[in-house]
Amino acid sequence: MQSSSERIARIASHLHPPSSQMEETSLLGRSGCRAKGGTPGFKVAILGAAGGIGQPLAMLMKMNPLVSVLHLYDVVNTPGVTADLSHMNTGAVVRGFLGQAQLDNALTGMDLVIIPAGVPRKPGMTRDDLFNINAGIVRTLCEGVTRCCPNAIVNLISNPVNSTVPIAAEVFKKAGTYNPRRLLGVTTLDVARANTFVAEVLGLDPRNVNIPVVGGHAGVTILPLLSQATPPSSFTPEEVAYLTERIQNGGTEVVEAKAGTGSATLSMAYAAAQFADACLRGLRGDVGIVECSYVASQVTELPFFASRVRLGRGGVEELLPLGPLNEFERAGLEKAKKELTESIHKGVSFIKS
Ligand SMILES: NC(=O)c1ccc[n+]([C@@H]2O[C@H](COP(=O)([O-])OP(=O)(O)OC[C@H]3O[C@@H](n4cnc5c(N)ncnc54)[C@H](O)[C@@H]3O)[C@@H](O)[C@H]2O)c1
Ligand SMILES: O=C(O)C[C@H](O)C(=O)O
Repeated sequence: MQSSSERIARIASHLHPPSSQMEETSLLGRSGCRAKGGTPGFKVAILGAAGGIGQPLAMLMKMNPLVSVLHLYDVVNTPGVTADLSHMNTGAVVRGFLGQAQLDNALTGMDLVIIPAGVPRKPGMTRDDLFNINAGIVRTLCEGVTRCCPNAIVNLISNPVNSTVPIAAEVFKKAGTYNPRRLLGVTTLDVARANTFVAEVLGLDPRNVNIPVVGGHAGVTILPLLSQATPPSSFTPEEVAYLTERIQNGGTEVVEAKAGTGSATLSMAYAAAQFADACLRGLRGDVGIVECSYVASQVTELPFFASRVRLGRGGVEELLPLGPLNEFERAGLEKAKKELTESIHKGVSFIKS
Protein backbone atom coordinates (compact mmCIF):
# COMPACT_ATOMS: atom_id res chain seq x y z
CA MET A 1 0.00 0.00 0.00
CA GLN A 2 1.46 3.38 -1.04
CA SER A 3 1.14 6.55 1.01
CA SER A 4 -0.60 9.47 -0.69
CA SER A 5 2.71 11.40 -0.91
CA GLU A 6 4.27 8.41 -2.73
CA ARG A 7 1.33 8.33 -5.15
CA ILE A 8 1.60 12.07 -5.85
CA ALA A 9 5.39 11.81 -6.36
CA ARG A 10 4.81 8.99 -8.82
CA ILE A 11 2.23 11.01 -10.81
CA ALA A 12 4.56 14.03 -10.88
CA SER A 13 7.37 11.92 -12.30
CA HIS A 14 5.02 10.75 -15.05
CA LEU A 15 4.09 14.30 -15.94
CA HIS A 16 7.70 15.30 -16.60
CA PRO A 17 9.34 12.20 -18.04
CA PRO A 18 12.71 12.18 -19.76
CA SER A 19 11.88 12.02 -23.47
CA SER A 20 13.41 8.55 -23.82
CA GLN A 21 10.74 7.25 -21.45
CA MET A 22 7.87 9.08 -23.06
CA GLU A 23 6.27 6.16 -24.76
CA GLU A 24 6.32 3.91 -21.71
CA THR A 25 5.08 6.71 -19.46
CA SER A 26 2.13 7.61 -21.59
CA LEU A 27 1.16 3.94 -21.62
CA LEU A 28 0.76 4.15 -17.87
CA GLY A 29 -1.63 7.05 -18.14
CA ARG A 30 -2.13 9.98 -15.79
CA SER A 31 -3.13 7.86 -12.81
CA GLY A 32 0.29 6.24 -13.00
CA CYS A 33 -1.12 2.77 -12.68
CA ARG A 34 -3.44 1.79 -15.53
CA ALA A 35 -3.49 2.09 -19.26
CA LYS A 36 -6.29 4.45 -20.25
CA GLY A 37 -8.55 3.80 -23.20
CA GLY A 38 -10.22 0.64 -24.31
CA THR A 39 -12.29 2.62 -26.84
CA PRO A 40 -12.72 0.42 -29.91
CA GLY A 41 -11.25 2.00 -32.99
CA PHE A 42 -8.28 2.33 -35.28
CA LYS A 43 -4.63 2.97 -34.52
CA VAL A 44 -3.27 6.00 -36.32
CA ALA A 45 0.28 7.38 -36.49
CA ILE A 46 1.23 10.89 -37.63
CA LEU A 47 4.86 11.25 -38.76
CA GLY A 48 5.92 14.90 -38.59
CA ALA A 49 3.37 15.44 -35.82
CA ALA A 50 5.06 18.47 -34.24
CA GLY A 51 5.00 20.55 -37.44
CA GLY A 52 2.71 23.20 -38.83
CA ILE A 53 0.35 20.60 -40.30
CA GLY A 54 1.17 17.88 -37.78
CA GLN A 55 -0.07 19.70 -34.67
CA PRO A 56 -3.56 20.75 -35.83
CA LEU A 57 -3.92 17.42 -37.65
CA ALA A 58 -3.04 15.59 -34.43
CA MET A 59 -5.72 17.60 -32.63
CA LEU A 60 -8.34 16.77 -35.26
CA MET A 61 -7.43 13.06 -35.17
CA LYS A 62 -7.60 13.12 -31.35
CA MET A 63 -11.18 14.37 -31.81
CA ASN A 64 -12.07 11.62 -34.31
CA PRO A 65 -14.27 8.97 -32.62
CA LEU A 66 -12.94 6.28 -34.99
CA VAL A 67 -9.44 6.61 -33.50
CA SER A 68 -8.57 4.62 -30.39
CA VAL A 69 -4.79 5.10 -30.37
CA LEU A 70 -2.89 8.09 -31.78
CA HIS A 71 0.90 7.89 -32.14
CA LEU A 72 2.74 11.19 -32.65
CA TYR A 73 6.23 10.90 -34.14
CA ASP A 74 8.67 13.67 -35.02
CA VAL A 75 12.37 14.43 -34.69
CA VAL A 76 11.53 17.40 -32.40
CA ASN A 77 8.98 18.54 -29.81
CA THR A 78 6.68 15.53 -29.55
CA PRO A 79 6.83 15.45 -25.73
CA GLY A 80 5.10 18.83 -25.49
CA VAL A 81 2.56 18.18 -28.23
CA THR A 82 1.72 14.80 -26.71
CA ALA A 83 1.33 16.15 -23.17
CA ASP A 84 -0.88 18.96 -24.45
CA LEU A 85 -3.20 16.78 -26.56
CA SER A 86 -3.38 14.04 -23.94
CA HIS A 87 -5.43 16.40 -21.73
CA MET A 88 -8.31 16.47 -24.23
CA ASN A 89 -11.12 14.30 -22.89
CA THR A 90 -11.72 12.39 -26.10
CA GLY A 91 -11.40 8.63 -26.54
CA ALA A 92 -8.08 8.29 -28.36
CA VAL A 93 -5.03 7.47 -26.25
CA VAL A 94 -2.10 9.68 -27.35
CA ARG A 95 1.50 8.50 -27.24
CA GLY A 96 4.56 10.47 -28.27
CA PHE A 97 7.72 9.23 -29.99
CA LEU A 98 10.84 11.33 -30.47
CA GLY A 99 13.68 10.72 -32.90
CA GLN A 100 14.58 7.92 -35.23
CA ALA A 101 15.33 5.44 -32.45
CA GLN A 102 11.60 5.51 -31.62
CA LEU A 103 10.26 5.33 -35.19
CA ASP A 104 9.61 1.59 -35.10
CA ASN A 105 7.71 1.80 -31.82
CA ALA A 106 5.65 4.64 -33.27
CA LEU A 107 4.66 2.51 -36.27
CA THR A 108 4.14 -0.94 -34.83
CA GLY A 109 0.54 -2.11 -35.16
CA MET A 110 -0.79 0.99 -36.95
CA ASP A 111 -3.84 0.80 -39.24
CA LEU A 112 -3.27 4.23 -40.81
CA VAL A 113 -0.04 6.23 -41.13
CA ILE A 114 -0.31 9.92 -42.09
CA ILE A 115 2.94 11.55 -43.26
CA PRO A 116 3.24 15.36 -43.21
CA ALA A 117 7.00 15.25 -42.36
CA GLY A 118 9.33 17.45 -44.36
CA VAL A 119 10.14 21.02 -45.25
CA PRO A 120 7.57 23.45 -46.66
CA ARG A 121 8.02 26.00 -49.48
CA LYS A 122 9.14 29.60 -49.20
CA PRO A 123 8.09 32.30 -51.70
CA GLY A 124 9.70 31.77 -55.11
CA MET A 125 10.06 28.00 -54.68
CA THR A 126 8.21 25.25 -56.52
CA ARG A 127 7.16 22.09 -54.72
CA ASP A 128 9.80 20.26 -56.73
CA ASP A 129 12.45 22.45 -55.04
CA LEU A 130 11.64 20.48 -51.85
CA PHE A 131 12.57 17.17 -53.48
CA ASN A 132 16.20 17.03 -52.34
CA ILE A 133 15.31 17.22 -48.64
CA ASN A 134 11.89 15.57 -48.53
CA ALA A 135 12.67 12.56 -50.74
CA GLY A 136 15.14 11.21 -48.15
CA ILE A 137 12.75 11.88 -45.27
CA VAL A 138 9.91 10.03 -47.02
CA ARG A 139 12.21 7.12 -47.86
CA THR A 140 13.32 6.71 -44.23
CA LEU A 141 9.78 6.89 -42.89
CA CYS A 142 8.41 4.45 -45.49
CA GLU A 143 11.19 2.00 -44.66
CA GLY A 144 9.82 2.11 -41.12
CA VAL A 145 6.35 1.31 -42.46
CA THR A 146 7.68 -1.76 -44.31
CA ARG A 147 9.26 -3.06 -41.08
CA CYS A 148 6.48 -2.33 -38.62
CA CYS A 149 3.07 -1.98 -40.28
CA PRO A 150 3.35 -3.18 -43.88
CA ASN A 151 -0.44 -3.53 -44.17
CA ALA A 152 -1.25 -0.02 -42.96
CA ILE A 153 -2.94 2.52 -45.20
CA VAL A 154 -0.47 5.35 -45.88
CA ASN A 155 -1.67 8.93 -46.48
CA LEU A 156 1.26 10.86 -47.95
CA ILE A 157 1.19 14.66 -47.59
CA SER A 158 4.91 15.60 -47.89
CA ASN A 159 5.73 17.51 -51.06
CA PRO A 160 6.35 17.13 -53.90
CA VAL A 161 3.46 14.63 -53.70
CA ASN A 162 3.76 13.93 -57.45
CA SER A 163 7.21 12.39 -56.69
CA THR A 164 6.96 11.31 -53.04
CA VAL A 165 4.15 8.83 -53.76
CA PRO A 166 6.28 7.06 -56.45
CA ILE A 167 9.19 7.12 -53.96
CA ALA A 168 7.06 5.42 -51.32
CA ALA A 169 5.86 2.84 -53.86
CA GLU A 170 9.45 1.98 -54.80
CA VAL A 171 10.47 1.64 -51.13
CA PHE A 172 7.56 -0.74 -50.55
CA LYS A 173 8.34 -2.72 -53.73
CA LYS A 174 11.96 -3.09 -52.68
CA ALA A 175 10.82 -4.53 -49.35
CA GLY A 176 8.24 -6.79 -51.03
CA THR A 177 5.36 -5.17 -49.15
CA TYR A 178 3.85 -2.96 -51.85
CA ASN A 179 0.07 -2.89 -52.05
CA PRO A 180 -0.93 -0.09 -54.44
CA ARG A 181 -4.40 0.04 -52.91
CA ARG A 182 -2.95 1.17 -49.60
CA LEU A 183 -0.75 4.06 -50.71
CA LEU A 184 -2.62 7.33 -51.20
CA GLY A 185 -1.26 10.80 -51.95
CA VAL A 186 -3.35 13.45 -50.24
CA THR A 187 -4.84 15.95 -52.71
CA THR A 188 -7.93 16.79 -50.65
CA LEU A 189 -6.81 20.41 -50.19
CA ASP A 190 -7.13 20.97 -53.93
CA VAL A 191 -10.75 19.80 -53.75
CA ALA A 192 -11.39 21.94 -50.65
CA ARG A 193 -10.02 24.98 -52.48
CA ALA A 194 -11.98 24.20 -55.64
CA ASN A 195 -15.22 23.82 -53.67
CA THR A 196 -14.56 27.06 -51.78
CA PHE A 197 -13.61 29.21 -54.77
CA VAL A 198 -16.42 27.86 -56.96
CA ALA A 199 -18.94 28.42 -54.16
CA GLU A 200 -17.76 32.04 -53.91
CA VAL A 201 -18.35 32.58 -57.64
CA LEU A 202 -21.76 30.87 -57.63
CA GLY A 203 -22.90 32.37 -54.33
CA LEU A 204 -23.41 28.91 -52.76
CA ASP A 205 -22.51 27.27 -49.47
CA PRO A 206 -19.11 25.54 -50.12
CA ARG A 207 -20.33 22.48 -48.23
CA ASN A 208 -22.88 21.92 -50.99
CA VAL A 209 -20.36 22.14 -53.83
CA ASN A 210 -18.20 19.29 -55.11
CA ILE A 211 -15.57 19.69 -57.81
CA PRO A 212 -13.45 16.68 -58.82
CA VAL A 213 -9.77 17.67 -59.05
CA VAL A 214 -7.61 15.20 -60.97
CA GLY A 215 -4.02 14.87 -62.23
CA GLY A 216 -1.56 15.63 -59.45
CA HIS A 217 -0.65 18.14 -56.77
CA ALA A 218 1.50 20.90 -58.29
CA GLY A 219 0.74 23.79 -60.65
CA VAL A 220 -0.68 22.66 -63.99
CA THR A 221 -0.96 19.07 -62.79
CA ILE A 222 -3.84 20.24 -60.54
CA LEU A 223 -6.77 19.90 -62.94
CA PRO A 224 -10.21 20.92 -61.63
CA LEU A 225 -13.04 19.45 -63.69
CA LEU A 226 -15.47 22.36 -63.53
CA SER A 227 -17.66 20.75 -66.19
CA GLN A 228 -18.45 18.01 -63.64
CA ALA A 229 -19.43 20.39 -60.82
CA THR A 230 -22.05 19.39 -58.30
CA PRO A 231 -24.55 21.03 -58.41
CA PRO A 232 -24.41 21.11 -62.22
CA SER A 233 -23.33 24.67 -63.11
CA SER A 234 -22.22 26.60 -66.13
CA PHE A 235 -19.30 29.03 -66.07
CA THR A 236 -18.26 31.77 -68.47
CA PRO A 237 -14.82 31.35 -70.12
CA GLU A 238 -13.55 34.15 -67.82
CA GLU A 239 -14.83 32.31 -64.76
CA VAL A 240 -13.21 29.05 -65.94
CA ALA A 241 -9.87 30.82 -66.48
CA TYR A 242 -10.05 32.61 -63.10
CA LEU A 243 -11.11 29.51 -61.15
CA THR A 244 -8.61 27.15 -62.78
CA GLU A 245 -5.73 29.55 -62.18
CA ARG A 246 -6.75 30.20 -58.56
CA ILE A 247 -7.17 26.50 -57.74
CA GLN A 248 -3.83 25.62 -59.36
CA ASN A 249 -2.08 28.42 -57.45
CA GLY A 250 -3.90 28.07 -54.13
CA GLY A 251 -0.75 26.75 -52.44
CA THR A 252 1.36 29.60 -53.78
CA GLU A 253 -1.28 32.13 -52.65
CA VAL A 254 -0.78 30.89 -49.07
CA VAL A 255 3.03 30.62 -49.35
CA GLU A 256 3.20 34.26 -50.48
CA ALA A 257 0.79 35.46 -47.80
CA LYS A 258 2.85 33.67 -45.14
CA ALA A 259 5.91 35.51 -46.50
CA GLY A 260 8.61 32.97 -45.72
CA THR A 261 7.10 31.37 -42.60
CA GLY A 262 5.71 28.29 -44.36
CA SER A 263 2.84 27.03 -46.49
CA ALA A 264 -0.75 25.96 -45.85
CA THR A 265 -1.01 24.24 -42.47
CA LEU A 266 -4.49 24.81 -41.02
CA SER A 267 -6.50 24.22 -44.20
CA MET A 268 -4.20 21.27 -44.92
CA ALA A 269 -4.73 19.75 -41.48
CA TYR A 270 -8.49 20.12 -42.01
CA ALA A 271 -8.28 18.49 -45.44
CA ALA A 272 -5.97 15.70 -44.23
CA ALA A 273 -8.28 14.97 -41.30
CA GLN A 274 -11.25 14.72 -43.67
CA PHE A 275 -9.32 12.37 -45.95
CA ALA A 276 -8.05 10.23 -43.05
CA ASP A 277 -11.61 10.00 -41.72
CA ALA A 278 -12.78 8.80 -45.16
CA CYS A 279 -10.02 6.14 -45.16
CA LEU A 280 -11.02 4.99 -41.67
CA ARG A 281 -14.69 4.82 -42.60
CA GLY A 282 -13.64 2.73 -45.59
CA LEU A 283 -11.62 0.41 -43.35
CA ARG A 284 -14.67 0.08 -41.09
CA GLY A 285 -16.68 -1.12 -44.09
CA ASP A 286 -18.82 1.94 -44.81
CA VAL A 287 -19.99 2.04 -48.41
CA GLY A 288 -20.11 4.79 -51.02
CA ILE A 289 -16.98 6.67 -49.90
CA VAL A 290 -15.49 8.56 -52.84
CA GLU A 291 -12.54 10.96 -52.56
CA CYS A 292 -9.94 12.36 -54.95
CA SER A 293 -6.44 11.00 -54.36
CA TYR A 294 -3.10 10.60 -56.15
CA VAL A 295 -2.64 6.83 -56.45
CA ALA A 296 -1.24 4.04 -58.61
CA SER A 297 -3.58 4.25 -61.55
CA GLN A 298 -4.81 2.87 -64.84
CA VAL A 299 -7.09 5.84 -65.49
CA THR A 300 -4.53 7.26 -67.95
CA GLU A 301 -1.33 5.77 -69.36
CA LEU A 302 0.62 7.21 -66.39
CA PRO A 303 1.47 4.88 -63.49
CA PHE A 304 0.28 7.44 -60.91
CA PHE A 305 -2.61 9.85 -61.30
CA ALA A 306 -5.07 11.68 -59.07
CA SER A 307 -8.69 10.85 -59.71
CA ARG A 308 -11.81 10.02 -57.79
CA VAL A 309 -11.38 6.71 -55.99
CA ARG A 310 -13.80 4.57 -54.01
CA LEU A 311 -12.45 3.68 -50.57
CA GLY A 312 -13.19 0.51 -48.64
CA ARG A 313 -11.76 -2.17 -46.37
CA GLY A 314 -8.80 -2.72 -48.69
CA GLY A 315 -8.01 0.98 -49.17
CA VAL A 316 -8.60 1.97 -52.81
CA GLU A 317 -11.36 -0.39 -53.97
CA GLU A 318 -12.01 1.24 -57.34
CA LEU A 319 -10.56 3.93 -59.61
CA LEU A 320 -13.41 5.96 -61.05
CA PRO A 321 -13.06 7.03 -64.69
CA LEU A 322 -12.37 10.66 -65.56
CA GLY A 323 -15.76 11.11 -67.21
CA PRO A 324 -16.44 13.42 -70.13
CA LEU A 325 -13.97 16.33 -70.41
CA ASN A 326 -14.53 19.53 -72.38
CA GLU A 327 -11.92 20.93 -74.75
CA PHE A 328 -10.35 23.20 -72.11
CA GLU A 329 -10.01 20.26 -69.70
CA ARG A 330 -8.60 17.97 -72.40
CA ALA A 331 -5.86 20.54 -73.12
CA GLY A 332 -5.21 20.86 -69.37
CA LEU A 333 -4.94 17.09 -69.09
CA GLU A 334 -2.21 16.95 -71.73
CA LYS A 335 -0.17 19.64 -69.90
CA ALA A 336 -0.68 17.84 -66.59
CA LYS A 337 0.46 14.49 -67.99
CA LYS A 338 3.64 15.99 -69.41
CA GLU A 339 4.75 17.41 -66.05
CA LEU A 340 3.56 14.37 -64.11
CA THR A 341 5.62 12.03 -66.29
CA GLU A 342 8.81 13.84 -65.25
CA SER A 343 7.88 14.03 -61.56
CA ILE A 344 7.05 10.32 -61.43
CA HIS A 345 10.29 9.42 -63.20
CA LYS A 346 12.27 11.57 -60.75
CA GLY A 347 10.71 9.81 -57.75
CA VAL A 348 11.19 6.30 -59.13
CA SER A 349 14.83 7.01 -60.10
CA PHE A 350 15.59 8.34 -56.60
CA ILE A 351 15.10 4.85 -55.18
CA LYS A 352 16.14 2.74 -58.17
CA SER A 353 19.45 4.47 -58.94
N1 LIG B 1 -0.26 17.50 -49.89
C1 LIG B 1 -0.62 18.74 -49.65
O1 LIG B 1 -1.67 19.20 -50.10
C2 LIG B 1 0.24 19.62 -48.78
C3 LIG B 1 -0.31 20.82 -48.26
C4 LIG B 1 0.49 21.59 -47.43
C5 LIG B 1 1.80 21.21 -47.15
N2 LIG B 1 2.30 20.06 -47.67
C6 LIG B 1 3.66 19.61 -47.40
O2 LIG B 1 3.69 19.03 -46.09
C7 LIG B 1 5.01 19.10 -45.56
C8 LIG B 1 5.01 19.62 -44.14
O3 LIG B 1 4.55 20.95 -44.10
P1 LIG B 1 4.50 21.75 -42.68
O4 LIG B 1 3.96 23.09 -42.99
O5 LIG B 1 3.84 20.92 -41.64
O6 LIG B 1 6.05 21.86 -42.37
P2 LIG B 1 6.76 22.10 -40.93
O7 LIG B 1 8.16 22.44 -41.18
O8 LIG B 1 5.94 23.05 -40.13
O9 LIG B 1 6.62 20.67 -40.24
C9 LIG B 1 7.29 19.56 -40.73
C10 LIG B 1 7.62 18.65 -39.58
O10 LIG B 1 8.32 17.52 -40.10
C11 LIG B 1 9.30 17.18 -39.15
N3 LIG B 1 10.35 16.35 -39.74
C12 LIG B 1 11.40 16.72 -40.49
N4 LIG B 1 12.17 15.65 -40.78
C13 LIG B 1 11.56 14.58 -40.21
C14 LIG B 1 11.85 13.20 -40.15
N5 LIG B 1 12.93 12.69 -40.74
N6 LIG B 1 11.01 12.40 -39.48
C15 LIG B 1 9.89 12.91 -38.89
N7 LIG B 1 9.58 14.21 -38.90
C16 LIG B 1 10.40 15.03 -39.55
C17 LIG B 1 9.82 18.51 -38.64
O11 LIG B 1 10.52 18.36 -37.42
C18 LIG B 1 8.54 19.30 -38.53
O12 LIG B 1 7.99 19.18 -37.23
C19 LIG B 1 5.78 19.98 -46.55
O13 LIG B 1 6.53 19.16 -47.41
C20 LIG B 1 4.70 20.69 -47.32
O14 LIG B 1 5.12 21.10 -48.59
C21 LIG B 1 1.54 19.26 -48.49
O1 LIG C 1 1.88 24.97 -51.78
C1 LIG C 1 2.57 24.29 -51.04
O2 LIG C 1 3.81 24.30 -51.08
C2 LIG C 1 1.92 23.48 -49.97
C3 LIG C 1 0.79 22.63 -50.48
O3 LIG C 1 1.17 21.77 -51.49
C4 LIG C 1 -0.43 23.41 -50.84
O4 LIG C 1 -1.04 23.14 -51.87
O5 LIG C 1 -0.82 24.30 -50.07
